[in-house]
Amino acid sequence: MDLQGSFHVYDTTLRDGAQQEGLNLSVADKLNIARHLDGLGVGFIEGGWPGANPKDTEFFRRAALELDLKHARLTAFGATRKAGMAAADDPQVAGLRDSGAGVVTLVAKSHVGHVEKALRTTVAENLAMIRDTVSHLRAEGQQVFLDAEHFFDGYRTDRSYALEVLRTAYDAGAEVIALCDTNGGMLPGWVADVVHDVIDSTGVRIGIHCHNDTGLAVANTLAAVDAGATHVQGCVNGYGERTGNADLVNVVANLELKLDRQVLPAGLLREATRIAHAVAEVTNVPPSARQPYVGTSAFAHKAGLHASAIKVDPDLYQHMDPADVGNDMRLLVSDMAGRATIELKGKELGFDLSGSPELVTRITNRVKELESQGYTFEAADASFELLLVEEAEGMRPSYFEIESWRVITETVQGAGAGEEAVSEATVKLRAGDARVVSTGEGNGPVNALDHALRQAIGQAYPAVAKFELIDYKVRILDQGHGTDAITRVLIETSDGTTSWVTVGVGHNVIEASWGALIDGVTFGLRRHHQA
Ligand SMILES: CC(=O)SCCNC(=O)CCNC(=O)[C@H](O)C(C)(C)COP(=O)(O)OP(=O)(O)OC[C@H]1O[C@@H](n2cnc3c(N)ncnc32)[C@H](O)[C@@H]1OP(=O)(O)O
Ligand SMILES: CC(=O)C(=O)O
Repeated sequence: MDLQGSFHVYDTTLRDGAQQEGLNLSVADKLNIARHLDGLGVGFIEGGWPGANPKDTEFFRRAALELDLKHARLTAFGATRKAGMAAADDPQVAGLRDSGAGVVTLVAKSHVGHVEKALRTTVAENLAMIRDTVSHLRAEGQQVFLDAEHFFDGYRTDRSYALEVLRTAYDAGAEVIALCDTNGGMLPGWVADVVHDVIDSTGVRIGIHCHNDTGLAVANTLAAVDAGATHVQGCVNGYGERTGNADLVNVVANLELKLDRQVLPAGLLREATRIAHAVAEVTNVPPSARQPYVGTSAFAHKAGLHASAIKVDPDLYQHMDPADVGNDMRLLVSDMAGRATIELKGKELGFDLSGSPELVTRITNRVKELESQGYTFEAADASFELLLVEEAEGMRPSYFEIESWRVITETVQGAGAGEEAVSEATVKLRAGDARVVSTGEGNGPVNALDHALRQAIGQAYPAVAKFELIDYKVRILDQGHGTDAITRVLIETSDGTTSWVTVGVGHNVIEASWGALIDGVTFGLRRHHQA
């Protein structure tokens, strides 16, 4: 497949994506993300603006040495030359020329108001800046694309000038002109009308670059493609300035799965969920669960009626097979569950409940009862599995018997100035044949309890040494009751290979945490003993 041919998937995560508030990428992060993008099979990776800052310059230097791209071409982004000077003499243009990138995307003004107010030059000089810079880079052997900034607003203000900008760039050797909805205010119908007119009037190859300020960046991008654009720009996870750019994964998924246009190498769309999440790990921006196609909730079903139909045929409640984008269908257990939900969830966890309608009813009723007390099972599969086993086997999996526990927190004089809070927990229990009393310290009461508990059972069950509490979430329920409120705690425990989430509820945060801790350790031991 010719990814640099008749249709371009152009990623700008490393440039426009990095313009997102709170997103800050190191050179190593950028190299890492570039590898992921290449794994998705995009045709172009816009790496940044060489010369604009030392990091982007260094990125292009290291990319030339370290990146072995299988699918994508690395692209440098920058501006047309400054007014009143030759392109060859402009140090900013030199940065693009010397970047080592085979493709340069130039941002150019196509709105008279921006030419006059932001560039503070004449419309004629802006055309000369575009012509000179494109010609210069072409003469140096680089392929050139042009981002026509504020194109749609410029088209409304002065259509004839906006089109002249495109013709000038194209005649000078730019291969694609991407029409930019820089301020993100467009609607799909408007985009389609403009793209049709631009193609009819100029015959230039059109690309599209949409921002999401109307919440329609993906729709606007698809409207442009429908009208004849053959180059789509966007960012993984919809990162970007303000409300972001078009989510490139959503764009390509819609093109391939809904419009039957293959734009990535065969099979690579199935990597989309993994790659979107891997990129989110690098950016350290938590991915949205509700992200279309790749979000963890994108194919998650909570309502009992949905599950009862899914039991017959999953397609009744999903618009596509989640596997096509590498995602999974999930059943969520909650007070909205019906018996079908429990049966399907059981199957997902490896329990065949199909021949046990009474058991299913008992589990469903327990879930509803516990949820009314504040428990939530949709995020705590491990606690649900323990409940299921307890109902199925008549007793809760148990590896130890708690006699008592307590925890205190005291403030002590720190080594330096000031006081330090230290917690100490004592747990008394029976594990195997032994009665154990164990004391643990921690920087907080839950940490101390976790240490004391795992120490107490460590002799009988050495596997717990590997368990580690990796996430802890507290929510106060029924806030109106102030200090009487119910507290819910979700704990994620890892054994270094996998992790599982458990829930605890109590009148105070320690009691709730203890319940979640006990479930976490019990679930881990059960899994260990089954392995
Ligand atoms: C729509 C977009 O998102 S485009 C991408 C924008 N990305 C960024 O701005 C991130 C990287 N930018 C930077 O690091 C800096 O802004 C730099 C290095 C590019 C320029 O920094 P400075 O030289 O300090 O200029 P500053 O940022 O204050 O102003 C931008 C200059 O570029 C000029 N300019 C803006 N667009 C263009 C253009 N398309 N072609 C040529 N010049 C342009 C402006 O008129 C202004 O010129 P002036 O310095 O003569 O007033
Ligand atoms: C070029 C670009 O990022 C924009 O116009 O939005």
